[in-house]
Amino acid sequence: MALAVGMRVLTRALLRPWARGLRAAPGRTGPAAGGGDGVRCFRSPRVLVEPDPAAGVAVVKMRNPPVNSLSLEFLTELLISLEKLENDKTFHGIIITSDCPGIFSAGLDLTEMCGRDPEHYAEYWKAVQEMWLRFYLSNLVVIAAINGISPAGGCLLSLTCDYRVLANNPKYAIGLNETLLGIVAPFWFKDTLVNTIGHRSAERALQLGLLFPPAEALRVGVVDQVVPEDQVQSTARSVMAQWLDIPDHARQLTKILMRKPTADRLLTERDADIENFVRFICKDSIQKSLHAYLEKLKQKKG
Ligand SMILES: CC/C=C\C/C=C\CCC/C=C/CC(=O)SCCNC(=O)CCNC(=O)[C@H](O)C(C)(C)COP(=O)(O)OP(=O)(O)OC[C@H]1O[C@@H](n2cnc3c(N)ncnc32)[C@H](O)[C@@H]1OP(=O)(O)O
Repeated sequence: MALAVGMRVLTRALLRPWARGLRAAPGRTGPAAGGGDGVRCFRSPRVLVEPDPAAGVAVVKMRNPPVNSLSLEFLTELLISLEKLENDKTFHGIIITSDCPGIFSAGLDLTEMCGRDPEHYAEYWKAVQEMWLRFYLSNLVVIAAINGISPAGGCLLSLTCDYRVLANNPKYAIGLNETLLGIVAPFWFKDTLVNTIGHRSAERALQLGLLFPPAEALRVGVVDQVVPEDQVQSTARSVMAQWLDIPDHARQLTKILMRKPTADRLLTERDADIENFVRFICKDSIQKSLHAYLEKLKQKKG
């Protein structure tokens, strides 16, 4: 228990000033109707939290259209929602899913990594680290109901969860495809994938930038279950019930036991990781290929 409390104190201490500022800002987030049972539902512009107090579960819906790209503001809102749910003893589990049809998350927001200054890159990267740390180490059961395509940072967010349910739609794919963009998945992205699918499969997937369609994602283990699209949410709910049957303290401590060594690696190298990112992303060659990639995305429309 002391370990679990220690981890919570540690991760809380890591909450960034940008998050504190936003938390204090009136009107950005706030209590909304949660029923007459005293449970509060928190909304923010890009995150919709639907609480089910009787089940001890909240559904967190990402709604940052068009593609749920993980911008600085969106990451901040996600983290604040997570913290609020963790601090509310009513909740033991969350299901993270998308409110954008066909897209779980397009990953990190490319516009946060293009044409900005080094200070911005550092701030953004710290927020990405924070998202990974907080979700990866959350004391809640976290289940991803993946109802759309989920490349790169979208896949990373799913990999922080305890269980992944993917909709069986041939248009959907999931994976860390960074090499296809000419960028390198950082060591903690890599570690998370290795912890999920093993070294050999991760090495192949990372070098080739593989985006796995549902059947392959299940075979390799990037996801735990593939179900018809209309059963993603209900499956996530029944899996959640099974996880919540386990005594919470034993499950939480086991989660920390499994994940702490991986998280510690980033925690001890956090500043160096930010410096590496800023150095890397500021390179002319990287900026050029990110710009070209964004242009290609825009031109795709015609
Ligand atoms: C030694 C090394 C040391 C350190 C290295 C450090 C760091 C490097 C690692 C950085 C890690 C990055 C991980 C990432 O997550 S990068 C992002 C990867 N994401 C993608 O490749 C997905 C790109 N998007 C798509 O493929 C499609 O958009 C998608 C299939 C998701 C949806 O297709 P759809 O046809 O429905 O929509 P689009 O018309 O393509 O897009 C709509 C608008 O959204 C914009 N868009 C899309 N994706 C992003 C994004 N990730 N960020 C920002 N904006 C995005 C797209 O441009 C369209 O914009 P408009 O034209 O409407 O303006």
